[in-house]
Amino acid sequence: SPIPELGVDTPNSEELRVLLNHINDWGLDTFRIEDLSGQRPLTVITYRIFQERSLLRTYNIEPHTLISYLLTLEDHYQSVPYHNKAHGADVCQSMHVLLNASALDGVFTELEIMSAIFASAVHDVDHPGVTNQFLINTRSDLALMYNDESVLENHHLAVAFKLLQADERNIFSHLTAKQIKTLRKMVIDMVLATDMSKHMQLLADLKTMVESKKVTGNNIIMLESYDDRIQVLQNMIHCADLSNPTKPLDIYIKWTDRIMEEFWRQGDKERDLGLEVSPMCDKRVASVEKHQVGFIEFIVHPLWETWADLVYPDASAILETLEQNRDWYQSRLSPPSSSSTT
Ligand SMILES: COc1ccc(/C=N/OC[C@H](O)CN2C[C@@H](C)O[C@@H](C)C2)cc1OC1CCCC1
Ligand SMILES: [Mg+2]
Ligand SMILES: [Zn+2]
Repeated sequence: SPIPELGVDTPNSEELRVLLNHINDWGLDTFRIEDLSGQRPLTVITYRIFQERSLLRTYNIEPHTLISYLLTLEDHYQSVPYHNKAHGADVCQSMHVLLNASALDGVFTELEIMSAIFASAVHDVDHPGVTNQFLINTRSDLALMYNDESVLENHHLAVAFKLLQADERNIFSHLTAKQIKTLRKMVIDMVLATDMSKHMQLLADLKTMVESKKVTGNNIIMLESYDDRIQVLQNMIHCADLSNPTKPLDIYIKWTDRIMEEFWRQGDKERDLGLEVSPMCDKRVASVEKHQVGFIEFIVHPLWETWADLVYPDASAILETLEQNRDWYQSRLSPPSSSSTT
C-alpha cells in the first residue's frame, strides 16, 4: 500500500503539511503537530527529517521499513506527562536544527548526521516517568539490570536497538557492517550523554574545546579526532534535550507544566512508599517559577552560553530567547516579603 506523503494518514494533512514546512525552524510547535498527526508527532517529524536530508536515498532505506520502525518506536514511548513521544519528537527536531548551524557546515558525515537524528528520536524511549535515582532507591528491575549506572539511558538504547531486529523494521539493512558498527557506537555515546549526571563533565569539556577552537577560513569548526566529533554531538543532543527554556514562551510553559506533573507524580509515589520526596517533586511546596529560574541559571544558561560561543553567531537568537524567558519567570517570582528584607 502506498505510503501517505507525510508518513501517516490524517484528516488535517493540509495544515500538517504547512506546519512541517517549518521543519528547519527553531520553535516548531510540536504540540500542534501531535494534534494534527493523530498523536504521531515522532513518526511524522522524524520521517520528514529523513526526507529533508535525503537519508532514505543515501542509505537505500525502504519507506515502509522506516515508517514501520518509527510507528513501533513511537508506540514504545510511555504515556507519561513529560518523557513521552512528543518530547522525543521535539528533541529530534531540535537536533535537526542544531545540525544546520553554518559553523558546522560540511563538518559531519552523512552517517554521523543520521546517527544524531536516530539517537535523538530514540533517546527517551520507554521512559517510565521517574528519575534514575528513584529507580535505584526503589531497587527496580531496571536498576538491577544496569547496576545503577545510567539506568534509564542504557534502557532507552537497548529498546531502540531491539526494535531494529525485526526485518520489517530494520532501517539499516543496507548499511555495511563497518557503517553499522560506527552508527551503533555513536548512537550509544550520544544517548548515554543525555544522563544529567554527566552534565558538568560534558560542559567542562565543551568549554575547553571553545577555548582552543580551531576554525577554517570561513569560520567553520575543525574537528580532527573521533573524540572531538562525538563530544560536539554529545553536547548537541544534551542542548536539544535541555532546549525547552530556549523556545517561544508559550511552548516553554507547556513543557514546564508537563515536567512538573511528572515530578509531582514521582513525589506522590515517594511519599506513598515512605521515601524522602526528591527535590522539586513535592507538589505541596510548589515553587515552579523559582525552580525554573534556578534550572536556567545553574544548568541551562551555562550550557547554551558555551554552545553559542562554539557556533557563534548561529545560536545567538536562541540564547536571547533563553534570557528573555528567564527574565519572565524571574518577574513572576513572588517578591520577597518586606519582613525578609529588614
Ligand atoms: C522545563 O523544565 C524542565 C525541562 C526538562 C527537565 C529535564 N530534567 O532532566 C531529566 C531528569 O529528570 C534528570 N534530573 C534533572 C534535575 C534538574 O532534577 C532531577 C530531579 C532530575 C527539567 C526541567 O525542569 C526541572 C528542573 C527545575 C524544575 C523542574
Ligand atoms: Mg533521558
Ligand atoms: Zn530527554
